[in-house]
Amino acid sequence: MHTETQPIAAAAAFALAAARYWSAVWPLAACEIRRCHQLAAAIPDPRLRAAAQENLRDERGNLEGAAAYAVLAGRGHRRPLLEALVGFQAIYDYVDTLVEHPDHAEPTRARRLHQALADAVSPATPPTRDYYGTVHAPDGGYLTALVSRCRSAVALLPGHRAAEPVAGERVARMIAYQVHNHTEQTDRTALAAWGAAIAPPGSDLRWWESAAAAASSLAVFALLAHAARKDLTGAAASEIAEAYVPAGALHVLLDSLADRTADERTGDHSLVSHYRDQAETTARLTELATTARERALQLPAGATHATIIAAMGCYYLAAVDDAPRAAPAIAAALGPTARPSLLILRVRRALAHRSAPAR
Ligand SMILES: CC(C)=CCC/C(C)=C/CC/C(C)=C/CC/C(C)=C/CC/C(C)=C/CC/C(C)=C/CC/C(C)=C/COP(=O)(O)OP(=O)(O)O
Repeated sequence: MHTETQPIAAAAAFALAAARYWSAVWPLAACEIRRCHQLAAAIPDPRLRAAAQENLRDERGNLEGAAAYAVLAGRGHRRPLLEALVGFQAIYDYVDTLVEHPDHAEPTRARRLHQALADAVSPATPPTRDYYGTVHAPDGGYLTALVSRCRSAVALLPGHRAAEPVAGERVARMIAYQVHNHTEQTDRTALAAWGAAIAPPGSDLRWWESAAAAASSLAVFALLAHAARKDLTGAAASEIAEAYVPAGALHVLLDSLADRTADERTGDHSLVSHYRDQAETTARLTELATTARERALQLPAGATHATIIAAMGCYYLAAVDDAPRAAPAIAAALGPTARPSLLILRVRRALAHRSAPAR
């Protein structure tokens, strides 16, 4: 895998991804995010409306990050893919916010809300729609509208039938993680047992690392991106999902690292707090970055997957307060495209901070 041509392939993949992202994907993502804002503005309940609007504003970086996977698609399927990616992440961020409210922090309610994610990626199955467990949805149909738009977009992807079972299985893990994480406030025994049970056989993942992988949306994005190609098979979809385990673990552990100070203040569960100290955290995240990159490079369009994973890592490293200690080793392990990505994402963050503090 580490051939002489790799730096050239990496540079070419980065140049193509960056050009495509800023010229063709980012403008479409901005349109799609505006559409989500329009839907949120129509929520009748003022508290839910404010929560949805604030969530779209605060987590805009997540939506723009999800959109990065649209660089993998040709022009013909880019728009539906982008609608599916942004829609899916918007649903995830919204239900993640709702479930942090004590009203929803109960397993049946949390699971019911997160069912929106399962419906969003399975257009061949009738949707549940009963996300709040009430006759009339208190959000005036906001969540249902996001789900319907995502389903319609997924249905337009030629390989969606091959992707669906595997995507459904990954979404089931995301839901299980969210239910454990948000409804078991102090005792993490069940989450630890579950995390250990889902670690891929033969992997050296600790329970909180496999739990982090389960929580990540990256595998679903990668599956949707490959569903934009006609030749996707069920076996290839499974390989993509498995290859994304280290990248997913890195993703949600970096999210946890970026949130560490806030989590210490609020007493929220912090996945990185399970490491012994800062040195072990940096060492493990560096190992995960190395494996994530190696596994990504083995996939079809591997150099582009590796480029997106490096950008994802840098998206968080640009937001970590003690980045000078953790960033160099992790960024180096993410490969040669990490340096320019980190620069771009630091500039993006500084510009975002000039208008409003955002991740
Ligand atoms: C395309 C490309 C690579 C071009 C090169 C040029 C360049 C660098 C462009 C920048 C493009 C860009 C923005 C890339 C970012 C890539 C990327 C994939 C970022 C990931 C963003 C993302 C999807 C984040 C989602 C985070 C997440 C999993 C949220 C769901 C909720 C959850 C599980 C949160 C964590 O748990 P919790 O304990 O609830 O914590 P919170 O308090 O945070 O909720």
